[in-house]
Amino acid sequence: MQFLVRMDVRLPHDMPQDVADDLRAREKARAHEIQASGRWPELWRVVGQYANVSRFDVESGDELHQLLTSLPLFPYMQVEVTALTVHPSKLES
Ligand SMILES: O=C(O)CC1=CCC(=O)O1
Repeated sequence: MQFLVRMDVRLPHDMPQDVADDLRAREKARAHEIQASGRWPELWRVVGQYANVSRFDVESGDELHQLLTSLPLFPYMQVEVTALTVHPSKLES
């Protein structure tokens, strides 16, 4: 199943810099693990925002939920998930 996911990150303004830096480093490492598994084929920065849009390729919504909640920044993100299916007008490539 393909899912479009938008993640908006909101770190508390009073979070110490070293805590934020550690969270970001752990987020990057976990994101690399998931990408290497082939389940996170696209990850894009939203220009001008601390947000990303991504495409995930997973077996189920449960699997996507497990991946998203495994991200260290998950407690600080607003996540919007859209399930995708093939558009009937799409040209075969
Ligand atoms: O910076 C972000 O958009 C949050 C994030 C998701 C994966 C990652 O490495 O950072």
